[in-house]
Amino acid sequence: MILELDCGNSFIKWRVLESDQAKACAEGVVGSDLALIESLAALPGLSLARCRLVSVRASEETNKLVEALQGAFGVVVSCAVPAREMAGVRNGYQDFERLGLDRWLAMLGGFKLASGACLVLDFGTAATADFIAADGQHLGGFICPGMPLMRNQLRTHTRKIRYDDAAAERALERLSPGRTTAEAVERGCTLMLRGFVLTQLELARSYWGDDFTVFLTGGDADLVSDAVPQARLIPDLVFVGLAMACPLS
Ligand SMILES: Nc1ncnc2c1ncn2[C@@H]1O[C@H](COP(=O)(O)OP(=O)(O)O)[C@@H](O)[C@H]1O
Ligand SMILES: CC(C)(COP(=O)(O)O)[C@@H](O)C(=O)NCCC(=O)O
Ligand SMILES: [K+]
Repeated sequence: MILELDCGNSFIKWRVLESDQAKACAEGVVGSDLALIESLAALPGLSLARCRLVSVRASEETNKLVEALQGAFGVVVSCAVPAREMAGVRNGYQDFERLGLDRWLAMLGGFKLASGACLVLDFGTAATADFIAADGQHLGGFICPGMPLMRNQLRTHTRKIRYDDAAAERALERLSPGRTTAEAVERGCTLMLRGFVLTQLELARSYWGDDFTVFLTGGDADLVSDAVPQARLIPDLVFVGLAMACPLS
């Protein structure tokens, strides 16, 4: 069995594959290293041959997780590393090592699935957009605060914006102007994300006409998917790229 991990700024997404390229036999989202080890230890019949991971966390933090996995399961861990070029995609950053590895892997996955120009939009702690031309050249991208950051900035920098998770969830049943604080904030931030998406689409159209594929990924992709019915919603896009960047042969 193979363990795959996507360590974002807020959550660790994990899944276990029976063998390379197969469908996941178990998966989850956890908030800490400890919760990850506990979730895995609770799986009946777990026998890990290999592990591959991508992390946008500090290297000390990532190393700690790697050691914990080795200690708990005796598994060899491969970590995705930055590259100037891979699978036909050319990293467009001035300093290729500075491009977030989750963005890079999602781009590799998107370009492979699209076999052409694509716009990759990821909605996690941050919201990101990346543009890859039909010849594989990454034109660059954009980073802005995602839903968790927008919401928390409002909570921590105002006196009177306070509401619970249940109110937040109820607020998103529709997007009409809010009549409670929870509705006003949750819907307002959702509309910011949708505005971001529409702007990226406009830019992509100015480059490529209608000849491009849009990918949506990340934990909050559902919040914007209505705004881009033509997009492909691929929650595991980073894992598609991870398998390409860390082949286990
Ligand atoms: N099953 C889930 N578990 C945790 N968070 C989720 C889940 N589904 C959606 N989310 C939302 O996804 C967002 C985090 O997205 P994610 O892609 O995991 O971020 P990151 O990669 O930055 O850690 C949060 O706003 C969270 O509320
Ligand atoms: C932009 C990000 C913070 C997104 O992280 P996430 O929201 O997925 O946790 C991450 O890709 C990152 O730390 N990138 C390095 C900076 C850059 O890509 O320019
Ligand atoms: K991410």
